[in-house]
Amino acid sequence: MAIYGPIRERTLHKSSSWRTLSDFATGEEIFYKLRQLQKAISQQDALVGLSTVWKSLPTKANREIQKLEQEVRLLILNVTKEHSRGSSNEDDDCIKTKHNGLLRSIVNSARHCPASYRGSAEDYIVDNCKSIYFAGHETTAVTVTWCLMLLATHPAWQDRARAEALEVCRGGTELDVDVLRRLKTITMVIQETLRLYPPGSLIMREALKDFKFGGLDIPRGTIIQTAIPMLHLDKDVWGQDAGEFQPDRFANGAAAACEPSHMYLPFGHGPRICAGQNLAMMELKVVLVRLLTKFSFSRSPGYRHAPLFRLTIEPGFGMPLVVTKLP
Ligand code: HEM
Repeated sequence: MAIYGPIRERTLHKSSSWRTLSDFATGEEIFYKLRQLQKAISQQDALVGLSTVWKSLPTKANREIQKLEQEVRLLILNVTKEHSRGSSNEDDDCIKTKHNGLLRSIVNSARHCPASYRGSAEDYIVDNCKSIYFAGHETTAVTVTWCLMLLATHPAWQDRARAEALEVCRGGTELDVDVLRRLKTITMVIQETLRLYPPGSLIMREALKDFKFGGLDIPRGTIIQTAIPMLHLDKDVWGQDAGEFQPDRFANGAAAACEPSHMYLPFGHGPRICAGQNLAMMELKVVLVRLLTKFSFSRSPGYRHAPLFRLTIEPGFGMPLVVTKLP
């Protein structure tokens, strides 16, 4: 998901002005800088890199992070201002409504941001745009990447997933919600990918009051981090094959895959559970059906397996795959 629509769609509009194309370029620049920011933040030790005290120290890395944050902020606010100015051109308005619905909603809700929010309306806009990038874009993109690697490594599962994809697409069937719901094998493959490589790998909660946890006294204000991969790879919960790709363990759904069931939480847990989980599952299924019905995938000899923590868990040296067009 991106703040901006794809360029081909935009250039098809006759009224697509220079500004529309420049919006796309700005969008790309924002995404590029956010990616740099993600890298810079994740190069710090996760335990100290996210703490407020550490972030305020004038280290080289912190200065780089602050510079990128400032640049991203200005770019986002410039786009926002441009779109708030309105337009006299009817077609142009149509493009804005169609492609900037999300940006527009964020700007509108910034006018009524909750009293509990400590920043300004501008901070609210910037924070939400950044959230959509980190929460909504990187997570899904990196899941597809791991999924293709796992299917390339397990050709029997790739064949099963492709057979299902071809079956649902027979006769040019549209991929609507009902069709996507019937994709049992592909759903299991995605669930198992999210177990082995959960993109949102840390869940964080702040203690709002002093409390006891087991034998520990937890003071108010403590940030508690739960490392999802540790739960997802626990042999006591998943069995001796916890580290292996076995999508069948999800044959009866995610809740029945492990005991206790909340040890599987790729989308988090509780009131702050991922707001986009259903959208993410749909996006992943659509992308996999589209790819598997057209191409086959195998591992490239150049692939080096090195999952790396960069806020999401991503391949440390990229994901070269051998992609062959199906007859
Ligand atoms: C495979 C894809 C995705 C994964 C694995 C994922 C995972 C997560 C996780 C672990 C959290 C933290 C939940 C918690 O603290 O309990 C989260 C939060 C969130 N996600 Fe996702 N996510 C994905 C895709 C998306 C998409 C597509 C969107 C929206 C476009 C999205 C929007 C959000 C938002 C807004 C939050 C914050 C919710 C809140 O704090 O109330 N996510 N996600």
